[in-house]
Amino acid sequence: MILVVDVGNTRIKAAVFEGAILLEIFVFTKIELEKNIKNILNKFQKVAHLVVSSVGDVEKQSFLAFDSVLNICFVSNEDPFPFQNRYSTPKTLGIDRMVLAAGAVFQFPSQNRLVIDAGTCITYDFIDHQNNYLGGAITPGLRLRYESLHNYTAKLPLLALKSPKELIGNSTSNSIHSGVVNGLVYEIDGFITEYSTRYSNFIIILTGGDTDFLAKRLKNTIFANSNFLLESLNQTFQYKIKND
Ligand SMILES: Nc1ncnc2c1ncn2[C@@H]1O[C@H](COP(=O)(O)OP(=O)(O)OP(=O)(O)O)[C@@H](O)[C@H]1O
Ligand SMILES: CC(C)(CO)[C@@H](O)C(=O)NCCC(=O)O
Ligand SMILES: [K+]
Repeated sequence: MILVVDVGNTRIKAAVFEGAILLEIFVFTKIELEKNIKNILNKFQKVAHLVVSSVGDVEKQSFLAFDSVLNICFVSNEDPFPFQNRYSTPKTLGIDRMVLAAGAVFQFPSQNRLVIDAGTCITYDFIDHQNNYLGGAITPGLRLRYESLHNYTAKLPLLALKSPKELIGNSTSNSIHSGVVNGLVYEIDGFITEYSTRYSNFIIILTGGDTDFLAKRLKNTIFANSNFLLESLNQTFQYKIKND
C-alpha cells in the first residue's frame, strides 16, 4: 500500500492506494500533519511507501518521524517524468504541475491534453500528443479572488463563494459574485477557445478544490476529476520505481 500526500498552498490532501485503487482520501491542515499521518498509518497498517509532492512550505524534514517505518519519497523536479520538459525555467516549474502533466500522459496517451487545476491558484498545463510539456498559465483561484478584492480595498466585504444569479450584479454582493464566478468561468472558457485555435484536438482535464463548482458551469466538455493529482502522484511513483 502507498500513502500519497499532496501539500497545496491551502490544504493537505492524502490518499491510500492499493495498486491503482484509491481506498480513502483525507484532507487536513499543515498543523495537523503529523497527527493525521499517524492516524492513517494506524488504520492502514500495510502502507509501506509515503509519497509526497509539496508546493507549500512543508519540507522533507516534516516527515522525519516516519523515516524509520516507511520508505519516504519526496517527489522533485529531478525525478523521471514521462514527458520532455520544454519549460524555459524547468527548475521553477511547480511539482504539482509536473505530477499533473505526468498523470495526463499516463491516463490519456498519444493525445494533446490541457490540464486545469482549480485550487488556490488556477494552473493551465499543456502537454502535446508527442509528450512535450509546453507550459500554460497561472491565475488566482476562486477563493483568492474573493480574498484579494477584500484585502486590497477599503469597502469590499469578504464574501463566501456563491453562484451569481445574474450577469449584471445589482448590488455590491451580486457584483462581486458575478465578477469572481462569471469572470473565472469566462477565463476558463476563453483559454479553451484560444487553445482550440492552435490545436484542433485536445482533451481537457479539470481538477482541484473547485472542480465540482466549475465543471457544471463550463461550456466545453471536460473530464472532471478532483482526485486527479492524487491518482497522478501514485502513477508518478510507480513510474519512478521502474525508471530510477
Ligand atoms: N474546506 C476548504 N478549504 C479551502 N478551500 C476549499 C475548501 N473546500 C473547497 N475549497 C475550494 O478549493 C479551492 C482551493 O483548492 P485546493 O484545496 O485544491 O487548494 P490547495 O490545497 O491550495 O491546493 P493547490 O495548492 O494544489 O491548489 C478554493 O478556491 C476553495 O473555493
Ligand atoms: C502555481 C502553483 C502555486 C500552483 O499550485 C505551483 O505550481 C507553484 O508554486 N509553481 C511554481 C511556478 C511555476 O510553476 O512556474
Ligand atoms: K493549483
